[in-house]
Amino acid sequence: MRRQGISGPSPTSFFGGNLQERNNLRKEAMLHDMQSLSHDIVPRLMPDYVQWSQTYGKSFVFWWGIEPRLAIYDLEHIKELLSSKHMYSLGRSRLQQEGVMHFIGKGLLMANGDAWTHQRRVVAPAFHVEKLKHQLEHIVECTLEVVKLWNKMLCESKEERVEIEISEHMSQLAGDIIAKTEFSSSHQKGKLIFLKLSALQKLSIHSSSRFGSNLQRIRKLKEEVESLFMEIIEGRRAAALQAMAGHTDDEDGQQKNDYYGQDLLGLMLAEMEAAKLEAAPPLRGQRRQRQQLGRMYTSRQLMDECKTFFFTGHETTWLLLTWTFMLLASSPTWQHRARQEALLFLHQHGDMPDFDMLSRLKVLGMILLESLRLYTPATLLAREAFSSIKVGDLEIPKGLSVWVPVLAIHHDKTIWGEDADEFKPERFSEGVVKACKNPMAFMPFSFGPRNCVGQNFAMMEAKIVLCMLLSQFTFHLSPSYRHAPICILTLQPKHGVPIILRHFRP
Ligand code: HEM
Repeated sequence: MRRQGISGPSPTSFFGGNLQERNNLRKEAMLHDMQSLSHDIVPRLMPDYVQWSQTYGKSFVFWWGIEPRLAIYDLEHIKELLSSKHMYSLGRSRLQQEGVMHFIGKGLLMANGDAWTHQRRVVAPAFHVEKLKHQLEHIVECTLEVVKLWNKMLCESKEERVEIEISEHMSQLAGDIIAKTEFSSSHQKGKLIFLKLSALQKLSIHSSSRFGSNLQRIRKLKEEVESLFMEIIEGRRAAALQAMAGHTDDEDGQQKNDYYGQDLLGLMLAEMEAAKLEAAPPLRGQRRQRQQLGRMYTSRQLMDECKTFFFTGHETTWLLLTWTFMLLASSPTWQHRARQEALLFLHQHGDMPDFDMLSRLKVLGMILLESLRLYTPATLLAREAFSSIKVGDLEIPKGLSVWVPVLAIHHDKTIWGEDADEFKPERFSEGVVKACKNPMAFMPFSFGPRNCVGQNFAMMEAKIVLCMLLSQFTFHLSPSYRHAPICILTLQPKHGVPIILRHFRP
């Protein structure tokens, strides 16, 4: 890379590379809460990136233990890198996959090559617009439970106000929504899975940095999570078999696989059954060939996918909602504008959100984009080169990991202007294209074929939840709020977001 004019910090130890220096910088930057409610969070969350980019330029190489990583910043390079051109030459590294092996396994997020292509093809239809329309009522139903709970809390309060920790409420709501919409799970079972999966996530993160301590606890939790999913899967199978009894294929135009349901779980189960049929008679050569092509859909794959979607569908949306409430609670003007729009929207649609009209929620749309820019849940994108590739004029050798610092790009003043660290939803008033110098600089959902498969679902969910809650309640940041964003896989508020909640009185 030096020959191409790209350098970087020298590794300080043979096995540790630059990890010690990076960890020290991060520890120091995050030692204290932020002094004020500033959105200038890159120096706090990526101090290593800030320091090294000032010394070596915005693209540089550093050592993650024994793994070399290239921080890449040029937007044209990033565009090409994430495009379909390099789809099969880049993917998740072994290190990335091992870190989450017990937690989400080789579900879509961690899959590579042909297996990824197959898995994506199976799940993508669950997120088509027509399917999303049917999910709306479930999202409304789950949000109404929150409305009910908050009404009760306010009724019981003598002061007509209560303090709530909104990140906890949004976390439960997002978990409830994904359980209901994609798995038709009951509230109770969804909650239990979500609690155990969160514990598994925390243990997995810890143990990857402690060389496998906690392994027994991890295995036990994994078994518990999987047996809860198994109950849901078996329940769905039994219901499908019952519905199939007495029917033949094509009766009323219905195929056997339709009986499994049209949500994510239904699509995956149907694929697994189809793969089983295809695999019979089990001609060994064919089976191996199919496996190599990634066309088998095993129960292991189904389980990993269930965990993957429970995790991805919950983690990021919860954070989008939490940070958006933090921003609105500290900006009365934008909260007022968003509420006016929500009230008008609900008034026009008999107090129920309407799918086709969601795109007309312009103010809410701008606020969500600005929230995703400032507090993007996924702060970086990482890929490993499986073969040597050329990206523009840049040669990336086989084995090099590439690292896109999304958060730093979202806050770059040369791209977004001097007010890059301010909350200004109006910058999106004419869409992403006009909001900055290069629309590629906005990538909360990534780009290209491996972009976020659930992005439309997430935006729909966020708009409905905000619309319903803003129309009934007001939100003010509690004086006890401590501004301390941290990164634990995703960008989170270290001490939560305490909010003073009141009924909205027009
Ligand atoms: C605000 C909400 C969300 C954000 C900001 C977000 C962000 C992202 C990003 C940046 C990626 C690419 C990761 C990478 O390439 O390294 C991604 C992938 C993914 N997301 Fe999301 N996501 C959100 C919501 C969701 C939801 C609601 C679901 C599912 C219900 C979901 C499922 C996935 C999956 C399965 C992938 C892997 C896609 C693939 O590799 O083909 N996400 N997401």
